[in-house]
Amino acid sequence: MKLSGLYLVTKDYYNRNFFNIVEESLSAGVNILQYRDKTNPYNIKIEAGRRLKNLAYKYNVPFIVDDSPVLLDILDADGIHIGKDDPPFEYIKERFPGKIIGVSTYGDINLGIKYERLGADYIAFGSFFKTSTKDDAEMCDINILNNASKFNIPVFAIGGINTRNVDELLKYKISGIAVVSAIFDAANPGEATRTFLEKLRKIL
Ligand SMILES: Cc1ncc(COP(=O)(O)OP(=O)(O)O)c(N)n1
Ligand SMILES: Cc1nc(C(=O)O)sc1CCOP(=O)(O)O
Ligand SMILES: [Mg+2]
Repeated sequence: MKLSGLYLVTKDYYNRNFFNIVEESLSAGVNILQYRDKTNPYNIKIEAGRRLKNLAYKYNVPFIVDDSPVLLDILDADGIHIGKDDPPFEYIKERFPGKIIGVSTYGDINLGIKYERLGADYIAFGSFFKTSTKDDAEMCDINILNNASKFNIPVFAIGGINTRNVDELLKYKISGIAVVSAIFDAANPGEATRTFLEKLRKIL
């Protein structure tokens, strides 16, 4: 499974247009899809997750869930993304062999080194720019990405990334970028996706 390029992380499911945006981005070539939903109850998350998984498979894109091993299990997703408030890496690694495990490493290089050693499939540093999507996101210094090339697993950047500031990140040896609102709030999500991919093609 390709773990590089443009990583679409969803907003919380809200209505059927949610799926239209995701499919526009998938058909424009987004490389990875993650379902991130902090507010809906499990019954809604399972239903929305099933539809997202089907869309991801239609476009042959890895499907990742955020936070929840229960959702990983019920949806039989390709993987999970976890952070500091989520179930322990070791538990998920042991309980779900073969699944992709991505880890938030915020602005902490040593956290990245720790999880690479533990067997993470990718790590994500951020937030590099101001974001309205994650209330408790902490800003981190872009210079941390000078260390990206030291990792043997994919390194993603996340947080407030848009088509205007992404070039600042592409100066570093990152494997890809993860975005929410730059695609979900775009007038034309497909066009925004293509713009990101065009810029990423120059470095990947
Ligand atoms: C690729 C990627 N990076 C970071 C996150 C953040 O996840 P979230 O659950 O909002 O916060 P943490 O639990 O990681 O602190 C993500 N979902 N995906
Ligand atoms: C989900 C997430 N994680 C972050 C981190 O810093 O770990 S920032 C963030 C929100 C990203 O959304 P947008 O692209 O709309 O800024
Ligand atoms: Mg989390």
